[in-house]
Amino acid sequence: MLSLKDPSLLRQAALVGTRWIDATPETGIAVTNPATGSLIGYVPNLGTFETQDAINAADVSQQAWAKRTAKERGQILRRWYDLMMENQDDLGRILTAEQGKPLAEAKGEIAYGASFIEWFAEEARRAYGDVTPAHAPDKRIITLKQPIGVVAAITPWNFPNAMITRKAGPAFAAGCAMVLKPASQTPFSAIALAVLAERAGLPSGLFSVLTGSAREIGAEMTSSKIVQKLTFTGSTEIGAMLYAQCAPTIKKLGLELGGNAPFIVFDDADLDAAVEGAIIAKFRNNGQTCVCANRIYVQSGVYDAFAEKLAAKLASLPIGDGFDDGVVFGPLIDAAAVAKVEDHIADATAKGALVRHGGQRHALGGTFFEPTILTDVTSEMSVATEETFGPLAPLFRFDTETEVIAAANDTDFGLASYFYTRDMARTWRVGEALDYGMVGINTGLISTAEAPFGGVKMSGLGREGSRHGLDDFMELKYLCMGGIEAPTEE
Ligand SMILES: NC(=O)C1=CN([C@@H]2O[C@H](COP(=O)(O)OP(=O)(O)OC[C@H]3O[C@@H](n4cnc5c(N)ncnc54)[C@H](OP(=O)(O)O)[C@@H]3O)[C@@H](O)[C@H]2O)C=CC1
Ligand SMILES: O=C(O)CCCC(=O)O
Repeated sequence: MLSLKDPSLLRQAALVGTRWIDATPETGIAVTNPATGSLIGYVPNLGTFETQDAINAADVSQQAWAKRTAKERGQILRRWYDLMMENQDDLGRILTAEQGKPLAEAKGEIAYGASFIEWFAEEARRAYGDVTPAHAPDKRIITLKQPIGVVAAITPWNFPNAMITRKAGPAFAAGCAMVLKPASQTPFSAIALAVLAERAGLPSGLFSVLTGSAREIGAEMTSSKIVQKLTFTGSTEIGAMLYAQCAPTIKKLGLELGGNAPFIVFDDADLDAAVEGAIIAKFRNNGQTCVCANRIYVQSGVYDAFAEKLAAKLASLPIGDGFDDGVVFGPLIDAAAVAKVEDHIADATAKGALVRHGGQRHALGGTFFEPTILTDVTSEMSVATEETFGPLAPLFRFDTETEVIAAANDTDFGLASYFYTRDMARTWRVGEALDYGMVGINTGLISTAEAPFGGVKMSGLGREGSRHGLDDFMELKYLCMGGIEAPTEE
């Protein structure tokens, strides 16, 4: 059993509107630890009826919530943030147990996740409208921002906390309600958030966490006329399917989907900084992040030196159970994730790539995999076009800026991109030329609550975080005020 300071945070139950439904081993879904395969607990296997209940409760609760002042909503969110930080150790332990990332990284995710609640607690009071110079002397044009209403959210396993708070923070700040379906592999982090939300004073019914059949819950969320917006983070394939399912009811959509991030190292880069950046951009969460570098382009003059430094750095980073001290690489989420990494390595080496570091399942067994570097990688290999979502760094060689920009943009995706250079003019040129929603320049870590996170092309719709993130949960309403004539002379 997972040891926690506050064991009530590991609740084997789902929150459906105003009631908790407990799981039983007979009918529930088992949740296991990817490092050991051991059972953590059960969550209920819910479907259509519970989703309808949750949506109906959200509808009722949202109307009262929207009437509260932004300050009151912000104060409750602030309490939620405080509780997350007070319980950071326990939340981190739950996250490591179900997701596998090292405990230090998991606790970092809790702080990162909480920062969205803190940010939007503050932003709630800044949902300003405006007054526009009117088109006629007797008219006034006023624009208000109002909450969109009931929001449905579907989230992935790779960031079991932060991908929820990045949606829930702006939703609740704006005055919306949220019905959430977390990933089946990592539901306990979501449930712990709901326990703390209740303690923080979030009104009953405003936040539901539904565990169970993704297909049934998703179908009800997307077809409901009460739900006004769907916000989803996950694979492009499921995102596209949900997009289509939302068409008949014309919902707003927020989609954070796959990426195929280029990471470009120019000859003039600070090579040690580029290696540090690549470790973060490529190997954060063991490569299982949609903003992870997927293609590393290194200019010819520094190619060999970069490969050597990267390999030396990787060799120093311990692999193991996320609960062990000092571990940097935990297990991958499941066997399918390992198979995808192996497929990409096999495809690349069959076409001429060389394994410079790693390349094998780790001696620990299970889903542990050695962080891997491939050299002599070319655009004909699968790693050039498909997201690996694992600890595989393929190094492509390039000669000119024009060539590398064309290669970097030659993808259906457009989420994150990165480059390293010390040339100021190139910084602007390349930053503007990369066809991506986000560009990291001389940094491998771009994510923060203050900045707009999101992609272009098949990487999705909308932005999360930043002041723009609140707008995604609000509708603009235009009031046209007529009859404002000058007083008639008496
Ligand atoms: N952009 C990103 O951040 C992420 C990208 N991915 C990419 O996707 C690949 C597959 O990962 P995977 O976890 O399967 O991602 P999915 O897109 O399948 O899962 C993400 C979420 O969608 C839910 N879901 C799955 N099928 C449906 C459905 N028919 N209707 C409604 N909801 C659904 C999942 O539920 P359930 O868990 O119950 O199946 C989960 O909550 C990864 O290897 C990676 O390449 C994955 C995760 C995050
Ligand atoms: O893979 C994802 O969708 C999570 C992105 C993590 C981050 O915010 O950097």
